[in-house]
Amino acid sequence: MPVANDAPGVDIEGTDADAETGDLPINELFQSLQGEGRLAGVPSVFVRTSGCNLRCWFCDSYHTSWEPTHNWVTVDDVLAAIEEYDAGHVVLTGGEPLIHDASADLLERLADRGYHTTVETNGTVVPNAPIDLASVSPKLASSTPTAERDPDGDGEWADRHEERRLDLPTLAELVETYDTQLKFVVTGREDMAEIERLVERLRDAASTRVRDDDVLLMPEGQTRDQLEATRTEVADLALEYGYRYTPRLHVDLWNDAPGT
Ligand SMILES: C[S@@+](CC[C@H](N)C(=O)[O-])C[C@H]1O[C@@H](n2cnc3c(N)ncnc32)[C@H](O)[C@@H]1O
Ligand SMILES: Nc1nc2[nH]cc(C(=O)O)c2c(=O)[nH]1
Ligand code: SF4
Ligand SMILES: [Mg+2]
Repeated sequence: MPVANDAPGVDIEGTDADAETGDLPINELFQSLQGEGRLAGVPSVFVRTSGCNLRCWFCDSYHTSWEPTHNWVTVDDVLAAIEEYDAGHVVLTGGEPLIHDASADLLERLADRGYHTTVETNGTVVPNAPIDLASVSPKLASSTPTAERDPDGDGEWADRHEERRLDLPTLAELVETYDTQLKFVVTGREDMAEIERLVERLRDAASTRVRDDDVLLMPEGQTRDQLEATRTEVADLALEYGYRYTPRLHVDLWNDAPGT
């Protein structure tokens, strides 16, 4: 691979084609440097599934959420494509990779082969699978696709997004089960009260410790120009609140090019 992006857009909501076939809807598969979080800079193979249970207005992977595009690929073929690269780290992302049952199968088989796995997830689903780093990005109120912000229509997804975006018991279970980083997309100072409240509630709900070091603030921005406008403010907020800042190294290096 890379997997061609020429499959017709299919809205995965409400279908169980993956459960029946055990295949994964693959949007792209490529090697790059991990651009975000604790492992930023580490060469990794990225497996991007298509389909999401949320619709963030700012989603930088539009063709996995608002307009899902993919080829159905067997887990065997995904593994073979990964093995073509000389990499020890695999990042499973999307879309929301954990809405697909076959993601658990892929993660099991990657663990058997000795790969380090990171899963990029919105934190609304707990898988039954081994994960080395759960990179959980809970979605804040500022992500909701209101009519004014909807990239695709008139706010049709706003209510569903709002209902689904935060699930405290699920977040607590993820934190208890996996080595977890909480990676918040920050649009500005207005997001901080919600982050503080959520971290506090999670600390009350989870039996394992959530350290300030596990909380990462990531500036919102799909392009270099957009990041330029948010990153200094977000870095200052990280300093002020004692959380970590994470860059979006891939955007700095390659802007919004696909396959990076
Ligand atoms: C496309 S998402 C896929 C995984 C999962 N659905 C999630 O949201 O965590 C991958 C990462 O990109 C982040 N992201 C998406 N759009 C972004 C944007 N415009 N600016 C900054 N981060 C963004 C998400 O929060 C997540 O951490
Ligand atoms: N280089 C690079 N690093 C990333 N880390 C998380 C990504 C994602 O889309 O989940 C991502 C991505 O798309 N590219
Ligand atoms: S949850 Fe992730 S993939 Fe889904 S719309 Fe939001 S950023 Fe995009
Ligand atoms: Mg990305």
